[in-house]
Amino acid sequence: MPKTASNYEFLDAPTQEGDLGTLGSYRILGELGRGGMGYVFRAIDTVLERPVALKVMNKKVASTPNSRDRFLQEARAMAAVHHDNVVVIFEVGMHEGTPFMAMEMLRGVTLEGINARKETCDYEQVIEYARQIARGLAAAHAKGIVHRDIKPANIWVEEGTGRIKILDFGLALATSPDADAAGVGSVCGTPGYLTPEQARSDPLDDRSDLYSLGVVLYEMCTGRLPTSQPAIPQQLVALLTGTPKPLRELNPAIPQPLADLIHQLLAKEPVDRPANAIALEKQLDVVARECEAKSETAVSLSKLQLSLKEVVSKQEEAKAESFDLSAFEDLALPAASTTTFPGPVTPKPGSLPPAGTKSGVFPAVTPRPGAPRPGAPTPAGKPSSAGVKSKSTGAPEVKPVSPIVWMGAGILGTLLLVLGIVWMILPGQSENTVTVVPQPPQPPPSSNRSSPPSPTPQTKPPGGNASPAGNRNAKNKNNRNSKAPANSRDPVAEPVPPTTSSPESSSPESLSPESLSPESAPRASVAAESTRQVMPEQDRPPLPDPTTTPDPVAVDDPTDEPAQPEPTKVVNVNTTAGIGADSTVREGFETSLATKPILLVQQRKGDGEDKQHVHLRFDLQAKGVSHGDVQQARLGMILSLPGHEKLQNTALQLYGYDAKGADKWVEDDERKAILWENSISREGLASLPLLAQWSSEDPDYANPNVIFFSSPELAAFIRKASGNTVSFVVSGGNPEGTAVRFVSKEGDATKAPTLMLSISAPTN
Ligand SMILES: Nc1ncnc2c1ncn2[C@@H]1O[C@H](COP(=O)(O)OP(=O)(O)OP(=O)(O)O)[C@@H](O)[C@H]1O
Repeated sequence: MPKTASNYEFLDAPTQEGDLGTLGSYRILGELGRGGMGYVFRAIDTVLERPVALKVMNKKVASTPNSRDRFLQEARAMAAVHHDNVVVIFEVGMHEGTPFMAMEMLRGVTLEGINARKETCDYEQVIEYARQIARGLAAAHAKGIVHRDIKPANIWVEEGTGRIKILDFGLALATSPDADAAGVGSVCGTPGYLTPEQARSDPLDDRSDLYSLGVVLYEMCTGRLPTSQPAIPQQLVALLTGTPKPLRELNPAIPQPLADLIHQLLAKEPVDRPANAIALEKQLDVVARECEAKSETAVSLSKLQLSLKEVVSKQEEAKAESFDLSAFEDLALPAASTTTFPGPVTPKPGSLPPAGTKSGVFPAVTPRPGAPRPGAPTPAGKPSSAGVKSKSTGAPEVKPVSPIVWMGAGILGTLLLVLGIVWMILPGQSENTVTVVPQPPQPPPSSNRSSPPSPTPQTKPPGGNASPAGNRNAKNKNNRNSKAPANSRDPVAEPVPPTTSSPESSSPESLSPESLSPESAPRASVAAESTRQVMPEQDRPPLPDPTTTPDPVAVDDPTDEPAQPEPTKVVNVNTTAGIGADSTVREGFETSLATKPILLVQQRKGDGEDKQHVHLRFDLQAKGVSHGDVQQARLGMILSLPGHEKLQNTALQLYGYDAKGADKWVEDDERKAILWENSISREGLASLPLLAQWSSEDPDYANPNVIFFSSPELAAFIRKASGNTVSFVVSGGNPEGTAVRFVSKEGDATKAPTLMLSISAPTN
């Protein structure tokens, strides 16, 4: 019902059409809101002809002379406070028995409004707001006014300037019917922001406001109140008996010095809090400097690590063999199993990889007999990470090493060790860092996953024809004129001809572009796109030219009713520019989320709650793929493994994210990025469809460096996706809380992570 003057009996009839009424010399244009004390109106001061916010006491508060007087007294005291961070009071008065207060009309949003958006602020923002609030409090405290009701609804963030304005100083007292001059009386206020003094019925003083400010800051940092009981009595008990959860447990991105200060504000005894608002402001300055210094140190360390890594890799390159990144270069996404791409048209139920575990539930871990272990000898005489071997012979070569080289290596090693220790002990350290972990050569998986790798894998010369597959690939290579150099950043995918669908999908040959076999479906160089034919083994003609000859469609089971072969192509779609979007759940809070060279998926140790997960977006339109045609899909990511062991006890989940906002990643530094506003992370993943699961205990996890998600649900999700892009969220981790890291296929922490979606669709 539209508000009219009759809804507000204290208003006089309007003088202009559309107004709600008048109150003295104020034209009342509309209601801004109402609180415990009364109404707040948008009004015009007709004398000074300026817009104002007019706060009018409600009947209850205005009914007793006591409360009227208190209101006027407090409001007048507040009007005497002139400070940038305190709302300006223009006039305090009484109109026909109704107390009112005219104040500056604010534009913007209260902190309550910001909290309601579930946006946790970054720590710099928290410090900045805290400083301004401390200044406003200091100005009021200097006039002997205690706010008594500091809470997000009373803290305004001005539009445009971001300036803080504190509202309602001292007015809480006016609403307390039996408050005395010292502010002791029945407890009033909002339960979550009450103080221990109120619980003890002690008088409130300046430091009570500091406690409430601590609550406000804690909530900004974590999205939670330090103590939260539904009703005032329970809250009062909790205030006296409970201890807030350490802030950094809820948000590790908040630097320790800031967390410490907020906990100090929340001390039960006023004497343990900062002495006053001015002292608090000074402490905030110190905290800001400490945090800045820490992040500068972190950046410098990161840069130093990068340069050291460059030095290390150059040295290693010079040694020619000891750090074989080409293992990544050749790492086509091998099929996890033949069931990952079960059939061309009707994926079989159950083709979802048997993850076996859900997040946080893990089967007993049994080390795989054939799994490569750190330091284990690798095939073809390839050394483990630190080894050196002769390029020409493949045999370990013993060379006399000069003492200077040894000294240099020693110094470098010590430096790295020290840096590593410093790095680890820095609290609040962002995960967006470079880990100097040289990736040892990729041991080719054996054809039998449970048997040790063959000591003599086949090595084929480029275009070599050591096997029929090699022949076919050689032919394709020639036809397609692959431009992929061994170490290029973004090589063109090697087209892969059809070949036998055999269980030997992870044979050494299958890892090399020259020998990629499509038996296990969409196999292609990870950082490239390609279109190729997939067909069943029995239909495979000898060495077809996929560029000119459409092949029959692959079938899942040769014993099935022979389906009418339908030409099928596999398209590999990389995330734009090879960059996935990293979105943090509780850590980081960067605005641009797509620029991280390492993507992390992590759960918190203990409760298994999501700590960090990753957003990926693939632009199907750019690849000319029509969603509706997608038959099968598989998503591959390259893992970074400290020490090169296989992941254990790890379960990951793939969720689909189909929202209009998912298309709205903005250009950032010529790369596409998800901005925080568009991130589903803010809402949690419960609303998203679970498409696929992956488990390190799955027997299909043959290659330690690659994970695949594939399921009929994934393909179905892409088919139904509404936008031009499809977006996914990868979450999960392990009970130990160790981060699962995704990197570029080169294992190069300076390059974008390699993420590829292989989809099959009918050829046109
Ligand atoms: N100076 C102002 N300019 C613009 N809007 C204002 C101003 N002061 C208050 N408001 C808005 O008016 C509404 C009511 O404010 P009021 O202070 O009465 O209630 P509250 O603070 O939410 O509750 P309570 O007074 O019970 O603590 C709020 O939405 C507030 O944002």
